[in-house]
Amino acid sequence: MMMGDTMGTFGSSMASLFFFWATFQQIFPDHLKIAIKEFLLFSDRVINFFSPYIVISFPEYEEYRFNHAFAAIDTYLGAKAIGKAQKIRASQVKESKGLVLKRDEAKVRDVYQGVNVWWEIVTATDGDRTHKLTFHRRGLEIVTGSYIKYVMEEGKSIEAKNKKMKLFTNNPSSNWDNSKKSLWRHIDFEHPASFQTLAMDPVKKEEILNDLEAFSNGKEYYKKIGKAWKRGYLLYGPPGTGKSTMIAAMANHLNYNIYDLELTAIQNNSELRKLLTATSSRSIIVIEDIDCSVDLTGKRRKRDGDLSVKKDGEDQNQSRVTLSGLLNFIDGIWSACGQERIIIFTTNHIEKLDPALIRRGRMDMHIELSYCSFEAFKVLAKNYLDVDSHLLFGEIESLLKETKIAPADVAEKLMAKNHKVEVDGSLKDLVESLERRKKHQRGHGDDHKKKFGGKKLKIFRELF
Ligand SMILES: Nc1ncnc2c1ncn2[C@@H]1O[C@H](COP(=O)(O)OP(=O)(O)OP(=O)(O)O)[C@@H](O)[C@H]1O
Ligand SMILES: [Mg+2]
Repeated sequence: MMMGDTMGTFGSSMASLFFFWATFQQIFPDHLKIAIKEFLLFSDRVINFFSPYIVISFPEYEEYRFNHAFAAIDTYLGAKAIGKAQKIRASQVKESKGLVLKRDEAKVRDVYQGVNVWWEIVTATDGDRTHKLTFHRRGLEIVTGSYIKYVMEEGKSIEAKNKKMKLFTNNPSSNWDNSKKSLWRHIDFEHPASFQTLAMDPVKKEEILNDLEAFSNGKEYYKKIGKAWKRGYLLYGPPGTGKSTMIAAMANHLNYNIYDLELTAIQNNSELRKLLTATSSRSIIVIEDIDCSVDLTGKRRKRDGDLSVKKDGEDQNQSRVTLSGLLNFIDGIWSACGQERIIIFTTNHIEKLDPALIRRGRMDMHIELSYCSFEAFKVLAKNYLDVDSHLLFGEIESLLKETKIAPADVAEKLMAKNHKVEVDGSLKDLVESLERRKKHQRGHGDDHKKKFGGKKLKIFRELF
């Protein structure tokens, strides 16, 4: 058939259709039109009843409230098979790190445990959007039993990964009003620390990383053993050995927010409780220098074997957050409010802490950050000077064995002067500084032991 013939036939068919529609509008009265419409709707239901396909809808808004399931599906579908998509939409959201890439296609096919499903986004005339999920009746059990849950969890975890991390600090209670928001103030957390650049014994580092991984993937495990999904770490060691740096590296590794809890700004245990219940899931709660924050040691009294709370009026000048309040927070109410939290205490003086505070089970892992070893030095040399070996490495190794120097002090020697990396000069500087320290430490043999606990510290290490 010729092209012209085809066009002719098409044109006459369209003309007949318009004619039919005009006649229909004129002849049929309104009530008949409604009856026909209803019949069509009914037949639609009949077809649906016999159709082997099921459709589930997830509207964007339900009863004027945003439906979080819609957002999770959106993120899941957006991230899914981005490589295969032909159209990609990039956007930058305020709360998000960098650009967020999404598939910009209305229909997406997905396969889950052998079941084919189709997602389609439908926009109503009022602009409201709905995700429609279509699948064969055969897959009903898998889709409703686990697929939808899987999509939600994946979506939420992608959302969490894309989210910018935050560093929260508690406001003094005099600034609190009735909103939860007034308890903590926050800034974006953009610390560059990572485990890769953390200078410490590689075996210990690996152990900590494995522990963190096991924790963050441990949802089912914690549920099974009936324990709250939380973990406590005690970081101890002299100043400048990387305790705060490690907290930043942990937050970056897990993509958790940090709540830096300043105990001295808290009046009493009930304020402490309020603050903690206002923290979100997937976060690290930090109390730095716990020995200095509040006098938690020695002052507690045993009453019927219980850790008693200080009487009102006692220690008026000090913060009235007590040891028992803090212990309650770690294992009592704490367990009931929220999931996936890490609590970290840091101290320079582990021997000053009350054993009740740091016993196993409360603080699951005790991590000592110590003076710079040769292994740790090599990490710093790589970070700061980008060298794996050097003639002076041998000398530095033997000097480090005999000298106590914090990684922070080594880092300072290796840091580029005026942004110019000078390998030989920096290493020579370090050698000289180590030699000076060696002499000085020989002269004051026991000073450092006295400063950092000496015997007590050793006994403590043997205990754990
Ligand atoms: N183990 C380390 N690995 C890499 N850098 C380190 C390490 N320790 C210290 N530094 C460097 O020294 C600086 C100070 O370290 P950091 O604040 O982590 O010490 P700290 O143990 O928290 O000290 P303090 O007990 O005084 O709080 C950091 O900014 C970091 O650059
Ligand atoms: Mg610190």
